[in-house]
Amino acid sequence: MNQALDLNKIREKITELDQQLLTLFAERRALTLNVAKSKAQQVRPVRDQQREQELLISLINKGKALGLDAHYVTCIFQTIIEDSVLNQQAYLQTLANPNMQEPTVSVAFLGAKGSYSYLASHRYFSRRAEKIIEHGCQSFYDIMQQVESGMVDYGMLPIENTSSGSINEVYDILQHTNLSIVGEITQPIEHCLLTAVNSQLSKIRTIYAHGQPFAQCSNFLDKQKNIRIEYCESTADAMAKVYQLQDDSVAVIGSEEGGSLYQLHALEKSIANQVENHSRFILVARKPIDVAEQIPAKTTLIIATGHKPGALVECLMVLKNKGINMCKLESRPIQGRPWEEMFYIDVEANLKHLALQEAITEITEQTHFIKILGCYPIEHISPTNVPSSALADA
Ligand SMILES: O=C(O)C(=O)C[C@]1(C(=O)O)C=C[C@@H](O)C=C1
Repeated sequence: MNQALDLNKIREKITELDQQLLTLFAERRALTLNVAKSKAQQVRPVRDQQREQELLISLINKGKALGLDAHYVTCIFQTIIEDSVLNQQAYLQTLANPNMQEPTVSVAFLGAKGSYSYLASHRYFSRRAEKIIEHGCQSFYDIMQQVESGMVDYGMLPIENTSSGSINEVYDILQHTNLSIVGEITQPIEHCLLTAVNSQLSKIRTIYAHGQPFAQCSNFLDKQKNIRIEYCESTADAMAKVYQLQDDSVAVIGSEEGGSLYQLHALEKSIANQVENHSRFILVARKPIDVAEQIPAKTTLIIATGHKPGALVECLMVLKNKGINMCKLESRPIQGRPWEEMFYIDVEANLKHLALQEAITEITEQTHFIKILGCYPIEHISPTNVPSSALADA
């Protein structure tokens, strides 16, 4: 007969081990900050993918010897390395911009507590500030106004989504502002069906939702019978409503993380049509920033070329000839000038670099309008791949 297993004792041991893991994560983080300091002195890039690959292969092999699955080990350490790179980048940015070292920042974003913009703001500043003063706004225009007027330090704006594309209203607002883009962050959008009290899908009669998540979950909603949809101004409003009702026949579409701020829990997860759903946000401020040499940078430009055949191609050729990679091109109509377009160009280059400065000089000669919206660190860290031979079973 097996000895009776004491669940409480086992859980105590697990809690103890988890605490030790946390202490080790914190110790590792502190060490990588020293790495960043050393890289600041030597002006070496933060990212060293050869080192990452060697580290991952060695950890996978050691993990296999301990009976740990290769994918599990890879996933954990890719997350740890991503955190390390982002933390090092944030640290180097404070060295390059001493005025950014404020412990408290004020941020304007769309919606209230729990909105995706709220989550993006908190995630962005979690490694950059001790305290955030939140300013939930009703519109993108309000956000810009709050920053322009000096009411807040920063504005967080969604600029594109992997399923619904570019957010035109934000692009149009950027044409007319003196604010600079100083950062970016990509936020996973994970729609769930959330309820305030224990319930079952078959009991739900009303779903509160904002138009965007509603459209993004249409396949799931089509399959539900006898359900009424109540449109709300924002996801945060919908969450607040469902919390207030405390009714097992009502639910809301939103993120699990946002819902937890309203004590809501997920009845169904991953209900969006597209599983991989991400929004990219930009952070705007009154003053431009410098991007440290050790960090990959992105610069955003707006140009208007006029009605000359091939004018845009000429500008893009300038970038190509200077070896500058364009990572996004977007066009928007110019208000009051029918059929004329304004082009938004993101390039993977630091504004301090000679190649980009020369390219901008050449492009300026070929355009009748050019504006530099900002230069900022690339926040997206693509994980280093490990060879499939390392992932294969021993
Ligand atoms: O060893 C380094 O150079 C680090 O910056 C540390 C570290 C890591 O966290 O292990 C992070 C980023 C590099 O790409 C490689 C490894």
